[in-house]
Amino acid sequence: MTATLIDGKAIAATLRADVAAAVTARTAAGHRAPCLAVVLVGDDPASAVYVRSKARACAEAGLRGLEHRLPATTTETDLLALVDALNTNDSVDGILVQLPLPPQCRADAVIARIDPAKDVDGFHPLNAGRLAAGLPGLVPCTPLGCLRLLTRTLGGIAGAEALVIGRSTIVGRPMASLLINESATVTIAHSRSRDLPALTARADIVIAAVGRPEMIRGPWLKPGATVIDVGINRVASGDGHKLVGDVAFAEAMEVAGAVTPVPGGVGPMTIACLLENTLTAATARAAT
Ligand SMILES: Nc1nc2c(c(=O)[nH]1)N[C@@H](CN(C=O)c1ccc(C(=O)N[C@@H](CCC(=O)O)C(=O)O)cc1)CN2
Ligand SMILES: [Mg+2]
Repeated sequence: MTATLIDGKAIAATLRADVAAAVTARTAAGHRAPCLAVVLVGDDPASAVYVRSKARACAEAGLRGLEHRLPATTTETDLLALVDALNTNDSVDGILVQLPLPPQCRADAVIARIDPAKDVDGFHPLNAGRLAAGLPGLVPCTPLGCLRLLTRTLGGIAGAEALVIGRSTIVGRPMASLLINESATVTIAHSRSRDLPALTARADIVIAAVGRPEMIRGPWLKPGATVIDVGINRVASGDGHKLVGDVAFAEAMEVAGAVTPVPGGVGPMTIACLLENTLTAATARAAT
C-alpha cells in the first residue's frame, strides 16, 4: 500500500486565500483590516525566520502586521510592559510573543499577561480552559492546523480512535481536546507510555508530537491509518542537515492511508491558522 500524501502547503494556501477573501469583505463593509502584533525577543535564527514568515503571510492576506523586535537582554518587566501596551491599544486585534524566550523572561508569566481576547496563539490559561471545557475561544494554531488537515482528509472524525503522542500544552493537550470536541475516541501517549506500538496499532488517527526524530515506525501503524506528523527535527545528513518528522516517513507511506510530509505538512498550517485566529479575534472584538 502507498499512502496518500497530505499536502499541507496546498491546504494552507487555500485557508490563507479564504482568510484574504474574508478580510476583503470586512474592509469593503467599512471595518479596518485586522491587526496582528508579533513580539520577537532576542536573535534566535529560527524564530526570526518564523516571524518573517508570519509578517509576509499577514501582508499577503491583507492583515496589518506589526513587528516588535527586542534585544536578548530585555527584562521580563520590560516585556510585560510592551504586552500591557498592546493589550490596551485598540487598533491591535492579536498579540503573539514568539517562543522560545530568553531565560530571564518566564513564558508562563508573559502568556498569562496577554488579553485572552487577543491571544491568537491560544496559549493563555483561560483559552486553554475554554478549549478543555468544549467552549468557544482562541485555539492554538498547530493543533488547529492538524484538525483542519484531518477534516480535509477524512471528512468527519466522530467515533474514530485517535492517538496523540505528546502531552505538551502547545500541541498534545489542546490537540486531544480538539479531537474529543469532534467526538473522536482519544488516547494521549507520551515518553513514559508503556507500549507505544500496541497503542499505535489500534489508532485510526495518529498525531505524532514527541520531538524525537523518526521515533514512530511504519510497522507500528494500523493499515490505512491517517498520520499527522507535527515533529520538525533537524538531523545530520551527509555534509549538512535535513528536516525529519517524528514519524519514519518512508515506512509510514507503506502502511498508512494518508501521511503528512515534513517539511510541507503541519508547519504551513500553523501560520495559516494564525491568520484565521487573527481574523476570528478581530471579528469577535468588533462585535463587543
Ligand atoms: N508564539 C509561538 N511560538 C512558537 C510557535 C507558535 O505557534 N507560537 N510554533 C513554533 C514555531 N513556528 C511558529 O511560530 C513555526 C514552526 C515551523 C513552521 C514551518 O512552516 N515549518 C516548515 C519547515 C521550516 C524549515 O524548513 O525549517 C514545515 O514544516 O514545512 C511554521 C511555524 C515554535 N514557536
Ligand atoms: Mg510540516
